[in-house]
Amino acid sequence: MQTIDSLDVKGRRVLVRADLNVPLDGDVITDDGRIRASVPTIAALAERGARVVVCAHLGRPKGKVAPQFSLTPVAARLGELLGHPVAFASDVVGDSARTTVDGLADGEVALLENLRFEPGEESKDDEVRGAFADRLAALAELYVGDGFGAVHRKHASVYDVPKRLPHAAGGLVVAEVEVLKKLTEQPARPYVVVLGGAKVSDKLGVIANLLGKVDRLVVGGGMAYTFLKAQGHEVGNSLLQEDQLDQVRGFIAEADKRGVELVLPVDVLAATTFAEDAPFEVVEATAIPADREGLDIGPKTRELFAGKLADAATVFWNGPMGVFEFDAFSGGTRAVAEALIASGAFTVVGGGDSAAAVRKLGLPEDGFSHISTGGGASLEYLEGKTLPGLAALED
Ligand SMILES: Nc1ncnc2c1ncn2[C@@H]1O[C@H](COP(=O)(O)OP(=O)(O)OP(=O)(O)O)[C@@H](O)[C@H]1O
Ligand SMILES: O=C(O)[C@H](O)COP(=O)(O)O
Repeated sequence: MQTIDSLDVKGRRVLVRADLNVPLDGDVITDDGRIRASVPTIAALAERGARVVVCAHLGRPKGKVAPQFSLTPVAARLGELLGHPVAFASDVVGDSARTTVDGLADGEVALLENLRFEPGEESKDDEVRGAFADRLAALAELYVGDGFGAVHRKHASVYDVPKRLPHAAGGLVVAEVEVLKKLTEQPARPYVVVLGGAKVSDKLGVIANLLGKVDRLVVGGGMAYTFLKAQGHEVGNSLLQEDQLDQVRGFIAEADKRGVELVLPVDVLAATTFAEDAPFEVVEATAIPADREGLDIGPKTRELFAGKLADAATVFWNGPMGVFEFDAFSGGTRAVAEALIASGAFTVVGGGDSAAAVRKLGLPEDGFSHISTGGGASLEYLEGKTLPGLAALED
């Protein structure tokens, strides 16, 4: 991959695809880690006299304009972190985008509105995606791919635009790939992967490949209930991917066949509703009452998981163990994070919310070998898959 050093950017419009998908509470950014991680590349281009046009997605508005997914608060925060105001276009490739980009002087930065307001961005139809990519590419003369958290998506801004413009990888993408590569090339063993979080359907898909690479797979968070159900247990109202139960039964059998130790929760905090102050009780993972949902791993599970991390030499962790945004259900995530720190292993934490959890819980970021901005992206990288956004940058 070419780096931004190879581009002559002075006086030229450079489209930077960043991952600015940050957690929001209303219009308040609750963790700005991904914005901070994107600043060095944007600042370096601006300092070299580029007219920087940043594009990014926020949430999953599915091709429609939805004000709660506007990047407006992100533009303000990006400006604060850069120390210069960021011009904000109220659309992606329309009049506002063109006027905003035309108004940029050398060294100035603009941010376009949420890419996913446009149906072309995520379309599975190559022509529809391509037509949108043409319009996006027309805004700039050069392209820099720096949204590591989205490189696993075959989306217009990630995959198609670099085919239309001279391109390079941004510093964040280069740094992320360098660390994750170490995990794919002879990781020190035991190699343990810990999975949690809520993007169950996306992330179940990575398990088949990971089973051929890891020694132990620890599953908590919203991921665990599909496993428990697949084993025949009732999970009440817990997060469940009903249509993937057969697939998960296959993983359980495959793990057994390959001698990969699969570790699941033995107890959970079962709450009456999904709320900060919901009444809850600790129940066996095999006996979750029908009217309750598991919002965190229980005390016995925290101890069990910590034990499974103590002898690890390499750990990759993606996905919180519970709804850490609610204090009452953050203990499991804290326990796993602390066990990683205590392990002395080469530890990589991946994912927007996983990294946000580490910071929210006040844990030292330097307690981990690397905190990746990508969750799904880093998991797919570890599977050994060709990621569309990286392949496009290599071409
Ligand atoms: N038991 C649970 N029930 C419901 N939600 C859960 C549960 N455990 C964790 N979560 C939620 O999972 C979310 C994070 O999951 P997610 O898969 O998005 O992880 P991530 O680190 O952000 O990865 P990515 O970067 O791929 O988005 C958090 O918002 C958390 O509240
Ligand atoms: O949060 C993430 O993992 C990235 O920003 C990608 O988001 P997505 O899973 O909605 O494509």
